[in-house]
Amino acid sequence: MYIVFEGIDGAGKSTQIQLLKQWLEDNGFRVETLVEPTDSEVGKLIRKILQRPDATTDNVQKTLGLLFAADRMLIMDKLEDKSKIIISDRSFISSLAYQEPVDWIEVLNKYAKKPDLLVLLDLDVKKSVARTSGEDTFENEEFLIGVKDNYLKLAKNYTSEIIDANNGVNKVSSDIKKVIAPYLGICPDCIQ
Ligand SMILES: Nc1ncnc2c1ncn2[C@@H]1O[C@H](COP(=O)(O)OP(=O)(O)OP(=O)(O)O)[C@@H](O)[C@H]1O
Ligand SMILES: Cc1cn([C@H]2C[C@H](O)[C@@H](COP(=O)(O)O)O2)c(=O)[nH]c1=O
Repeated sequence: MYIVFEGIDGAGKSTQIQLLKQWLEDNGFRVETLVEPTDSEVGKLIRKILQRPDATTDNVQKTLGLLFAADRMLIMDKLEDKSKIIISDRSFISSLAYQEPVDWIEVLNKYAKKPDLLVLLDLDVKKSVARTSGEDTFENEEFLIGVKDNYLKLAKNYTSEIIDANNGVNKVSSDIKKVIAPYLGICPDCIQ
């Protein structure tokens, strides 16, 4: 099963993925976690470009769209492993939410794997900005308002669960376990 966590910067994806991984392993599942952008050469280049002051401008966004799609192709084989639950911190859905134009981003990601389940951590933009360093140019209120809105629209196109990420870490974690349990045949009463 391929589960993708999405959400604006600082939504709590990496925190929640670690907690979910531990819980699934405690329940006997084999789990592998992935992160996009990856630590490949392409991913490292992306991380540099994300810090450019002009990162949100049209042509830099198009460049990022190309690089994110290329970086993603490098991990496609890993997503085919059916012996484990694969949990990914971001996917091509991030490109649809952050980059433009959408029709072109869709073409670039034609061969990207669709998730079996999308978990969208929905966080208020002001909280996102407070939680992040501001090092990346995307981490600003005006830009993230649009991204948050895009995510809520995109979630309708996939098997998805939207989680209120404004709550404390433990509440968000138990909300995630509750929605994921039925997909994995875990009995709801076994959730702590
Ligand atoms: N529910 C929460 N309440 C308060 N703070 C939180 C919560 N979840 C995570 N945080 C804190 O917010 C920051 C960002 O969390 P985290 O790295 O898990 O988010 P992320 O979505 O993976 O971020 P990014 O998209 O920037 O990689 C961290 O300092 C983390 O400790
Ligand atoms: C995969 C992907 C990511 N992004 C953006 C989203 C974030 O601002 C950064 C990634 O860093 P983080 O550690 O997850 O905060 O890149 C994007 O714009 N498009 C994508 O496809």
